[in-house]
Amino acid sequence: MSGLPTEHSTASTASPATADHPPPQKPDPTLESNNAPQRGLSASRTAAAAELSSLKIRLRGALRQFPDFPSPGILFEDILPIFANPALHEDLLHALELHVSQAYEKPDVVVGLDARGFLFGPSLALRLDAAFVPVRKKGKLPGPCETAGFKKEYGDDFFQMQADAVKPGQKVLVVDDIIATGGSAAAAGSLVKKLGGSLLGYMFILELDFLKGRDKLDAPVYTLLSTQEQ
Ligand SMILES: O=P(O)(O)OC[C@H]1O[C@H](OP(=O)(O)OP(=O)(O)O)[C@H](O)[C@@H]1O
Ligand SMILES: Nc1ncnc2[nH]cnc12
Repeated sequence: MSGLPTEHSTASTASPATADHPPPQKPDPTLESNNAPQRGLSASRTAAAAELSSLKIRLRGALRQFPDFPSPGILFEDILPIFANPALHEDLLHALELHVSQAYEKPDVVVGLDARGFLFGPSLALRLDAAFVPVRKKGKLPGPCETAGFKKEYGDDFFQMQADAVKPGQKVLVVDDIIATGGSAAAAGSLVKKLGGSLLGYMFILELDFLKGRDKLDAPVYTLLSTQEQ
């Protein structure tokens, strides 16, 4: 990866090593020139973090809330305005891609959850040069399938994946728009594991953190926005 410190093999010199003149295998860290790779790496991380926070502010501004939908007592978080605006759509994909490149190994497969995980899962997969595989509600996929039942914030359901959709050992990132109770994502993760996939983690646009859904997940969880942010 560019910016990472590289190992230099240097021929030994005649002069003995001292505190002021460390051996060539261990360059003096106080010298500006020897710190350049690390400085480059941390500068690029700082730049990525700054870019990510301004993307998050724009994305958060687009979200809408609808009380009592789809049932009384549920405050529905509507992410669709992001997709209605090409600039915000681009911001979203860029933010998710930035995070994956900083935090995860490159996935072989992006798994998106029915139905709102299909809004950005395939585009993200394409950007990451990964396969896209859907997790669908029961009865929608042809051929042999694995099935997992789950409870979510407003009801029970079943998810399915085609049995050959993930090959054993493939590195998988699971994505969805929202994590609420975590029931949907946990069921998707269990299906990936049943197929032999190696779960890199989960990524969501928005987390309803008061529901503590991430406690149900046993791989790293990243959410772009959370309900407790200012
Ligand atoms: O964390 P949980 O409590 O499981 O809830 C989160 C899930 O609920 C929503 O999907 P929904 O089942 O409403 O389906 P849809 O995407 O088809 O609207 C949302 O898109 C997540 O998939
Ligand atoms: N409150 C909520 N708003 C939008 N989607 C959801 N999925 C589960 N809970 C939700």
